[in-house]
Amino acid sequence: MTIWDELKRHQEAVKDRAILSLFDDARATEFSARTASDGGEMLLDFSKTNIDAEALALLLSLAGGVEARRDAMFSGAKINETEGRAVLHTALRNLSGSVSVDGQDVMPALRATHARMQDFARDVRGGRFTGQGGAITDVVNIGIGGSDLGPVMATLALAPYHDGPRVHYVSNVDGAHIHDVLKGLNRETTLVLIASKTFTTIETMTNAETARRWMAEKVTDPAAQFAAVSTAAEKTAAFGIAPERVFGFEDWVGGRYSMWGPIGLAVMLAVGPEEFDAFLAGGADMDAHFRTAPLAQNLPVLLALVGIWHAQVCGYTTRAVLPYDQRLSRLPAYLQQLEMESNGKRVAMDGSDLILDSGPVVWGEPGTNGQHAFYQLIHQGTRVVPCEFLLAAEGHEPDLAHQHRLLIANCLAQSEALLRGRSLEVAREMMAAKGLTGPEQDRQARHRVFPGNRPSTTLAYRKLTPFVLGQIIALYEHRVFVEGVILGINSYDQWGVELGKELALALQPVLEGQADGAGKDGSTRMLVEFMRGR
Ligand SMILES: O=P(O)(O)OC[C@H]1O[C@H](O)[C@H](O)[C@@H](O)[C@@H]1O
Repeated sequence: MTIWDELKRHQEAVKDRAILSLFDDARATEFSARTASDGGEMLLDFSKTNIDAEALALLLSLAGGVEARRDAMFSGAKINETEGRAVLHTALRNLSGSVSVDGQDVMPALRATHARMQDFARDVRGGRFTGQGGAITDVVNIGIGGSDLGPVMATLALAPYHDGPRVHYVSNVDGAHIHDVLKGLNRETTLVLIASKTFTTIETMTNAETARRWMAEKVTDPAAQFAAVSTAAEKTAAFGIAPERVFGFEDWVGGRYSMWGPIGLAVMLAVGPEEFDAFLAGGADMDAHFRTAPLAQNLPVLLALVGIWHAQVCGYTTRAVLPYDQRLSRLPAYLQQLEMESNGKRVAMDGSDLILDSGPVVWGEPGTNGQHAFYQLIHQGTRVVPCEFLLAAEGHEPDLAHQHRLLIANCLAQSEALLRGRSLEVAREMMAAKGLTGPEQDRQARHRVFPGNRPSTTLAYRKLTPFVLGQIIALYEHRVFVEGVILGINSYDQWGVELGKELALALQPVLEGQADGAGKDGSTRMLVEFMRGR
């Protein structure tokens, strides 16, 4: 019997057991783990799941290969086998470290680029780098996917630390996006960052051209107010961006893992180099924890095992990320790329079909907002949705501490409600207290039953500082890595995004009437005709 078979057998045996019945005096401590760093203690509580000692032991035995693979990743080995690349985003946040790729020390170049970013950020923030009309008031970051979601998420998350120019983001090829962002900005005091690992992404290149035309309407030397972040120096030069404003990185940084380096420039411009370094330090702190903590107390490993238990063992197809932290409102979108682009694969590293389900669908919204929208389904729908709550002990608004307590109460109440539920008996008593009797009492009571026994985890931290944000993001990155290793897949390629891009290119001439859609299916032909107003 494989470990997977054993897990499945165990899950079958315990699936109707009440999670609540597992709680003795020790469970909360035994089924949780903490990091003990100076910058910020974190607590991962997974006791409100159906994982018991036997399940945890089996899950931990799945993680047997993780340590060797982890060490290979940190050492610069080419673990992204389908692209023949190392996976070294961790080097971007450990600038005092040392690591080589193909026998070459990669750190001097990383440190030099980091120092150039800092100088540039200080010059922009200090008014030494100006636009044609004076000090830079606004920065527009043009990028998509990994060149957008991380910086957007972090910019929102770190709002209390903003003391630089306003930072805006344009990603969608829909002209409405760039139109609405540029509207009202002063061309003469705006800096445009073109962020693209490849510098070929059609959305970004199209928006970059639009921004250049917009800038040229008022600014005599538009290229002087552009900077670029990319691995493709020759392409940034061809676009006309001077090399001193190009911040390069290597292809061993995956797009969705790239916000720690130059792709984070917009964040650095907003919060300053010191706070950005605190963010890096938080990431490095989680790296150190991941590398040294025993598997049974290792937050990324445990979070991954809980994920595997719910998705691959219990068969729950989605996972909700519910930050009770308004400033993490874009964390679910960021994690959708991080988790689904990394682990949404159907074959194993060797090309054989995956024997298990791939990673789950990830979705979510901040609490308490979601409570008034989709929590109905989470509590009473027929499908089980494992929930991942994130919660800070403190906010940044001391005068609104009472609101923060209300936020905490709501978050804890939701995981408690999911755990406990409400029985038919209690619901009947409630209806009886309202004066209902007989079949009507029963009918009304049934609508008010909560099955409970619905799993959740809570990641608790003291306060959403730059350091803690770094810890959280690195925690999720490593969680994705561990799940990928256990599933046997390559978490670092994304071939699944290619086909749509190819077909979009082929459809453009059809939409413009320069090619016919003869080879297309009937549905696509009909939609093309509709779009062309026929
Ligand atoms: O940074 P870029 O090269 O412009 O790529 C932007 C994004 O587009 C691609 O299609 C990939 O799906 C993403 O992983 C990537 O982050």
